[in-house]
Amino acid sequence: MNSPHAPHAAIALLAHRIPFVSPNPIPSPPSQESLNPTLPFVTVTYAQSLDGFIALPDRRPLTISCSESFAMTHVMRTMHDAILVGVGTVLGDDPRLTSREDILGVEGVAAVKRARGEPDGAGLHHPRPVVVDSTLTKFPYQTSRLMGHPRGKPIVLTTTRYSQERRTTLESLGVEVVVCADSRDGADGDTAQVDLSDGFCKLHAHFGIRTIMVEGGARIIGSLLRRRKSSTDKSEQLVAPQLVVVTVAPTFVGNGVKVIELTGESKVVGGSEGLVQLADVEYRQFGRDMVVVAGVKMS
Ligand SMILES: NC(=O)C1=CN([C@@H]2O[C@H](COP(=O)(O)OP(=O)(O)OC[C@H]3O[C@@H](n4cnc5c(N)ncnc54)[C@H](OP(=O)(O)O)[C@@H]3O)[C@@H](O)[C@H]2O)C=CC1
Ligand SMILES: Nc1nc(O)c(N)c(N[C@@H]2O[C@H](COP(=O)(O)O)[C@@H](O)[C@H]2O)n1
Repeated sequence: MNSPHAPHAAIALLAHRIPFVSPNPIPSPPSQESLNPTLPFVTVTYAQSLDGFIALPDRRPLTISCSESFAMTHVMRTMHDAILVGVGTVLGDDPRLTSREDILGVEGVAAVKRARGEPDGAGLHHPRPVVVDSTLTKFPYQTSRLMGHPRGKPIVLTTTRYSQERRTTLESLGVEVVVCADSRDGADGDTAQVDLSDGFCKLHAHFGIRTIMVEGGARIIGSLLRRRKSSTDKSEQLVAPQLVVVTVAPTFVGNGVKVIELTGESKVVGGSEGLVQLADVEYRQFGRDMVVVAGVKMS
């Protein structure tokens, strides 16, 4: 598959699996009266080597995707209202989290705008950046490229453990701070971390965000691929992403960071118990990479 065709192939693969791609009204926050805990549509995505690594040892970033699968990732960015990463990824990668015309190419940009029902002259859609930081003390606001994001300053999801001093600083710079419920389900065991399902509900309720692309890193993705019950929804429904998109590159890395690193008893038991199960799986080749697209069984 040639690079100029990759955006078209990605649109064909993904547009029918992600809601609200077309038509695309500017989302407005729901009214205060309807602040029920509505979960947005959540896509989890990452790229891994054939032996399952997403980064190098010491969490150093690694380029895994080829140009065609990178184009697929950037098409996905244009199809979501928000893009979310953990603070570990911000510290390690200093990502931009924009949709890039140089990666999509002229034809790809035009195809994306058509898929979104936008006129040719419209600017390319960028998802709003969202960072997860339990205390607000790690987000490197003085250096992060996210502070210059074209969709505006990032939203930071935090817990009740947040630093008030840092909140004041961040808000004075235009960063939106959202205090979420505390969770002890995360990878870090006993320390309270952000209850991601509560965070997703609040992104919907306060900012009208209907679709979220979770791009990393390892701990955030690991938290989302574990089976959890909602703390905000009395129905005890399973909280899971609705779509999982994984790029698998034909390379071996040998050592580094994996998305799911079981600890404690789970490590001994192993197997897929306790992790989400996939459904409606599709496979496509993008350049030299294979892309797996799957829904999640909700029972
Ligand atoms: N190949 C790929 O596709 C990608 C690779 N990466 C790689 O992943 C690595 C970064 O991953 P990682 O270090 O795990 O960092 P993450 O980006 O996953 O951020 C993890 C941090 O987020 C905070 N956090 C708050 N609430 C939660 C929660 N509920 N669950 C999990 N974390 C939570 C925690 O810090 P605190 O409690 O202090 O707030 C935690 O340490 C980098 O090496 C990067 O290159 C990243 C993205 C994509
Ligand atoms: N799809 C994909 N393939 C890779 O090989 C990667 N290393 C990543 N990394 C993710 O992309 C972020 C960087 O984004 P910008 O180019 O700066 O916008 C990085 O932080 C990871 O989330 N993704």
